[in-house]
Amino acid sequence: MTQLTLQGITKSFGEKQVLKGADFAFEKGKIYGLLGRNGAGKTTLFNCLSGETPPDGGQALLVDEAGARPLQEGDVGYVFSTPILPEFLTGYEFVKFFMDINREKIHSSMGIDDYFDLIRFAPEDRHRLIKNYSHGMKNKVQMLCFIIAKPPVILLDEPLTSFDVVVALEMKNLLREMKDEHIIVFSTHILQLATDLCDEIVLLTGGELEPVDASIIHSREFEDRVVELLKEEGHD
Ligand SMILES: Nc1ncnc2c1ncn2[C@@H]1O[C@H](COP(=O)(O)OP(=O)(O)OP(=O)(O)O)[C@@H](O)[C@H]1O
Repeated sequence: MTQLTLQGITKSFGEKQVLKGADFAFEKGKIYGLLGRNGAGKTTLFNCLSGETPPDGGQALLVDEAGARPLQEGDVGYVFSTPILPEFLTGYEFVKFFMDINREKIHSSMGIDDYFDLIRFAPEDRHRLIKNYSHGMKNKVQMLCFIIAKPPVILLDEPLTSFDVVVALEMKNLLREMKDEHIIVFSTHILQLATDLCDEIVLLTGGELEPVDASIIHSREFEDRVVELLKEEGHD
């Protein structure tokens, strides 16, 4: 059983302490929904895990049968809410380039078009410049990178909000297909998406992570309970 274990992650910006000792164990095979109010520190936590901005204290470990080791940048696939891709390439050129530089991580014989087929990317769009892609199309290409390279941990910062209903459903299904092989953590403000897609809900509140009792996730009072918890606990 592979786990991402966070131990006492702290991060401050000047006087403002955003993460105050976040502890949690995320397991492979589950999709976690990370909920928190605006400014709670969700993006900050993802940045600490992805190596984007190192935490001030604490550690993130990947734990499996072989033991525990510090989480490294290459272990994390990070889907930004605003995707960052080389705009001067076509989607096809970018995926080809990505496959070339990650060749040692790829254990599949699938070709570039097979991958595009998998994410239902229209053949005529594959050879257009990324510059002209919609936000949702760029997110899809980013997701494709993780399908190809399979990093153990995938962090998604509010990505599905930019998808139309059809693409959102396709991406939800893709995530469900991918979850057995990954630790997937998903930040969102959309409670329905969280209950729909996630196996576990985690609240980021008062700079710490707290699980929500799984038995209430699909209950009618879920929304009220979450709002209550986020209102009452440590929001300053
Ligand atoms: N580089 C930075 N410099 C200074 N303050 C920062 C920096 N990055 C984030 N912060 C502050 O840290 C706090 C947490 O921000 P963060 O973006 O992590 O929250 P969030 O939970 O992702 O919010 P939202 O739901 O609104 O996206 C905010 O008060 C923000 O102003």
